[in-house]
Amino acid sequence: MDELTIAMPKGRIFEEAYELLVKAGYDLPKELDDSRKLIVEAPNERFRFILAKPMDVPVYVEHGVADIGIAGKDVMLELDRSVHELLDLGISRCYIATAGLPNTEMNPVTPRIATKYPKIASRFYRGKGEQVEIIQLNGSIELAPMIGLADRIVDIVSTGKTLKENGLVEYEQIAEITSRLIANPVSYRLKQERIRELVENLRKQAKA
Ligand SMILES: Nc1ncnc2c1ncn2[C@@H]1O[C@H](COP(=O)(O)OP(=O)(O)OP(=O)(O)O)[C@@H](O)[C@H]1O
Ligand SMILES: O=P(O)(O)OC[C@H]1O[C@H](OP(=O)(O)OP(=O)(O)O)[C@H](O)[C@@H]1O
Repeated sequence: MDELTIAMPKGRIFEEAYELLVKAGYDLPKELDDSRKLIVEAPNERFRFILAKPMDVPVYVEHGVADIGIAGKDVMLELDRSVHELLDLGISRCYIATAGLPNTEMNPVTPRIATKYPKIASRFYRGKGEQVEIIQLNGSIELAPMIGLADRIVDIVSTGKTLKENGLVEYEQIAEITSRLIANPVSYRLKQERIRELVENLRKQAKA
């Protein structure tokens, strides 16, 4: 039986993804959940896990050093990598929206948009025929309109708590986001049987 290398995102998706695999019946070692190791073997399943930053998961999968990975749809939309999207796992549900200070118009000349997702933001405003300047930030995006760096942000909203507590409002919804199971196209061909079995087992547990 072929070994499968699976790229798991560290951070907030990890717990739900781990739980899904356990519910699907896989016997995973405790150290996957509670150690600082970046490569963890699950010998009973012939799985090898690599623990990566969420934005890097499709990179490992595209290059074939991981056969399979779990990545947010936001990351997939932003990176546009050559990987197969096999299954919507229904976990880490949130959406991408534009937001800003309430009752404000965007700068009529070149509005500034702060975001961690420059490609998603550019595509969205281009689609509306609006020319904007994108300012890329790496986190705490909500700060940008509050401090006068940007007219709008393009960012993840889940509960809406961060927007609310910072006096911002949502303007437009751009995309629904959940985490996806992705595969390297060559691995998918060569290890088809194992990968299909994994997809079927996860499909039964994936959140509607
Ligand atoms: N508020 C949220 N609620 C639910 N899912 C979210 C939320 N924010 C992000 N996500 C999902 O989780 C992924 C990011 O996870 P996480 O925040 O752990 O990583 P990160 O953005 O690299 O953060 P950091 O740089 O702080 O480690 C996103 O790709 C998205 O799919
Ligand atoms: O609607 P909410 O439930 O409040 O969640 C939305 C927040 O969660 C994410 O930030 P994260 O916690 O990853 O921190 P970051 O600012 O460092 O990206 C996102 O960028 C929003 O700021």
